[in-house]
Amino acid sequence: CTHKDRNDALHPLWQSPLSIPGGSRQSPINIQWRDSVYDPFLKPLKISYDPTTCLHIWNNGYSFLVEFDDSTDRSIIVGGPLENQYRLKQFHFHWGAINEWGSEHTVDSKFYPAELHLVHWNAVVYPTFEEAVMEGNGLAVIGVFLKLGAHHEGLQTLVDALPAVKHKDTVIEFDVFDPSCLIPSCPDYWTYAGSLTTPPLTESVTWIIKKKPIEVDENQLEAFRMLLFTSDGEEEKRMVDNFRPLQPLMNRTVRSSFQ
Ligand SMILES: NS(O)(O)c1ccc(OCc2cn(-c3ccccc3)nn2)cc1
Ligand SMILES: [Zn+2]
Repeated sequence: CTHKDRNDALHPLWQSPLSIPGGSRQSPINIQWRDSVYDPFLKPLKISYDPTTCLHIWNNGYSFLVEFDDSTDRSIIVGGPLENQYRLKQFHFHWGAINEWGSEHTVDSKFYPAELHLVHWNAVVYPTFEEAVMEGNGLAVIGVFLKLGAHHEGLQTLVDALPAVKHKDTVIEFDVFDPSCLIPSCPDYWTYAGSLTTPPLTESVTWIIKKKPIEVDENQLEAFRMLLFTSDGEEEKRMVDNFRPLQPLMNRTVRSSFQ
């Protein structure tokens, strides 16, 4: 069976509609490199994070989220395909049970073992994240692929904290972390109009997918797989394969910032 069947069968997360009825810009998608269109008017993405805005790590039963204080403009991104600056709210990951799959987006139908999402919202136009989630230009998510390779020093500080959030709805304070250490220095990215990949699946995301992956080692990926979907006291279900099946491209073009 394909990973899609595996996905549908495995986890209640996907009993909700796999795509919004009438949805025309759902995520994730396969990025066909040769079909992406170079856009010379795309600006470089400018990332400025204040590491002290980091608050805590939270296992929400889908993934583990590192959440940030988004009450000011101290951690923002601007430029790239974006009309406004967007505030960092949280980052999280999606990963597989084995290294053959795990990412949400694919490149030329290739899966990576995991994918990082840095979630930002348009606080210039909308008063709250919750309102921005419902609007076409409300969110900007940077996607970074993880590939198996060298040990990642910056990720290790995060990995060391994961045993403390093994179960759903556990939280641990995490007060200084600079997520830009998880973003490749290569400026190249693809961008397209898409959606959240978990409920409420709203079509509110400008996706910015970095072309270059970061390298992490086997122990670091295994640490993700030790987390649980389940709460303490429930029958344990390992948190793996928390990625949504690929969605149809429909009438969309993926633009690239590079030739
Ligand atoms: N995987 S992904 O990067 O696409 C991604 C990114 C962010 C997500 O937030 C869901 C969410 C919705 N709300 C919400 C709360 C109250 C009212 C309305 C919405 N809070 N969090 C889901 C998936
Ligand atoms: Zn995500």
